[in-house]
Amino acid sequence: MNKTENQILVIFGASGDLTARKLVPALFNLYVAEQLPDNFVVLGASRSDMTDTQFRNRVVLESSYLKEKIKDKDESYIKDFANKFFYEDLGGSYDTDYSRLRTRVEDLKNKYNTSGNIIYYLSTPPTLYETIAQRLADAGMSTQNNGWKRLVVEKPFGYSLDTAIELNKGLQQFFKEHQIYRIDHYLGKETVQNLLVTRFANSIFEPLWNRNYIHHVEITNAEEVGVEKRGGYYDKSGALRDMFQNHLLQIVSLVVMEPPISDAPEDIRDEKVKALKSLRIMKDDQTLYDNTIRAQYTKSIIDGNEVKGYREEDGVDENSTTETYAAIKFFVDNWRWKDTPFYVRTAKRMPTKVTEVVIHFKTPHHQIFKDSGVHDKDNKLIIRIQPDEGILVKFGVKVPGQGFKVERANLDFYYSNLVETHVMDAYERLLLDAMQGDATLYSRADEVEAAWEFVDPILKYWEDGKDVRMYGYAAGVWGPENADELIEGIGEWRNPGPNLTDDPGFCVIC
Ligand SMILES: NC(=O)C1=CN([C@@H]2O[C@H](COP(=O)(O)OP(=O)(O)OC[C@H]3O[C@@H](n4cnc5c(N)ncnc54)[C@H](OP(=O)(O)O)[C@@H]3O)[C@@H](O)[C@H]2O)C=CC1
Ligand SMILES: O=C1O[C@H](COP(=O)(O)O)[C@@H](O)[C@H](O)[C@H]1O
Repeated sequence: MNKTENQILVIFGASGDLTARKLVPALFNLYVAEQLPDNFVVLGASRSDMTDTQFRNRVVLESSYLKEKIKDKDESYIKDFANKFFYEDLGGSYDTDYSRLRTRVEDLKNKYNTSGNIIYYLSTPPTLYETIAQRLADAGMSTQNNGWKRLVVEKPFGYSLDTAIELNKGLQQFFKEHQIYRIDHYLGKETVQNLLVTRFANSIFEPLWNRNYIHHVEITNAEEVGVEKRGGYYDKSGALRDMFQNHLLQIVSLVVMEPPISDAPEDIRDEKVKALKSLRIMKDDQTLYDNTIRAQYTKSIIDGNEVKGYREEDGVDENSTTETYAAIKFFVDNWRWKDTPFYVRTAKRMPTKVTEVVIHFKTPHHQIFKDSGVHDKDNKLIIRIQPDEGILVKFGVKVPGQGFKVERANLDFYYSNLVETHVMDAYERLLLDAMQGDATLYSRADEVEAAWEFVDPILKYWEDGKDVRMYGYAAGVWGPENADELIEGIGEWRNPGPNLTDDPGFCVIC
């Protein structure tokens, strides 16, 4: 394993939700696992007026997100962690001269012997990313002559293909591509990475991983929650931008890609880009009409409680046409996947929180057990990304007794069975990788652009009002019934239960 070098982590937007909710708890996990460098400090930077002590209280000592994690720990142990945190008020704007920030970084470096290695983590609204990169460069803080400098950029990366290209160009004026780490927290999830291992470390799956044996691929990302407190952001984004363009297409790229020549970051990223470039772009209105479905959740009663419809949520326009459900069917134009349909859907206010990839295998080409009662396409490989990370293979076995009655049996594996192994949280893993300079699980510029190229025509089609269909679905069901039309003739959506081995069909309000 790489040694994590001494360094400073500068977080822009440190007064915000992400810092307190995700970044600091991830750093705490690394601290407990003794993975932080010997000499390491965090400098929070924002416009809010705060002292070091107030910042430490906010994100560590009084943070509700750390409460559970620190409750059994010694006070001095927690204080030692909190004392790594410092705060610099940017004085009202991110678009300002950073010489004071630079002096503060220099002082911390000298006092705590952190060396000149610095990660700048951009956790502000995306409109500020380029400004911050420019101001850092203006202050001479991006140059690598006395230690490396890395820029971690949060999602969303662009709002469309054009804005993503613009942002890439903007950042690359001030930081070199190898210094830029575009985060996608789904890549930090253990089972997402395990897709690579399942495929390329086993000789039993890869030979079948193609159009000859796979009937179709289905990917579901369902959230039980609605838009929560992020209505203002979400209403300008929608399911396609918020989840599909980034997290789900990352998963798609790992399912579709060819074997990389090694596990080196650039080898893996090269293959992912090729995979994304092979997705067939939907060009004409009829194709877009036939292959895309969007919908919004409407109010309903779940467990006796009234749940708001999307248009009633805080921050959401009462006439909003933003989708909270998106289902897309598409093809991959390459040798391996020719004519194999992919069905990908993502939504909020579904019956349960679940993300899974289902590989539906073809029926054996000659059916011997015709009256077996087992239906076509019943062989499945299910890769469960969350909540109960694991893998399930569904296959036919003989029912004891006369004749050849076949039943489906399950072969399952759960990550939680690896009791000795601590499964890192996504942000924990990704932060550690950035600290160690491993960009494998970060998106490269061309990868982000290739994903946008696929998504852009769908967004334009929807947003230009060419498709007037905006279905409704009651909060707590598996989306609009019309989504069935998308998959009709091929199979049906697998509506999974909260547990990997649950039979499909789970619904909280039916
Ligand atoms: N929260 C989450 O779960 C996730 C967030 N992200 C992304 O991470 C980034 C940060 O998210 P989050 O922490 O939730 O965001 P916040 O809205 O909490 O903003 C972060 C900080 O940015 C500053 N800020 C907010 N609005 C403005 C503005 N209009 N002009 C200048 N500064 C502003 C504020 O600090 P101050 O006023 O003190 O300068 C604020 O504390 C965003 O890009 C978001 O899309 C990505 C995935 C999940
Ligand atoms: O990036 C985002 O992801 C979350 C879902 O993340 P998960 O790890 O809980 O699956 C989603 O709620 C949010 O809208 C989106 O911005």
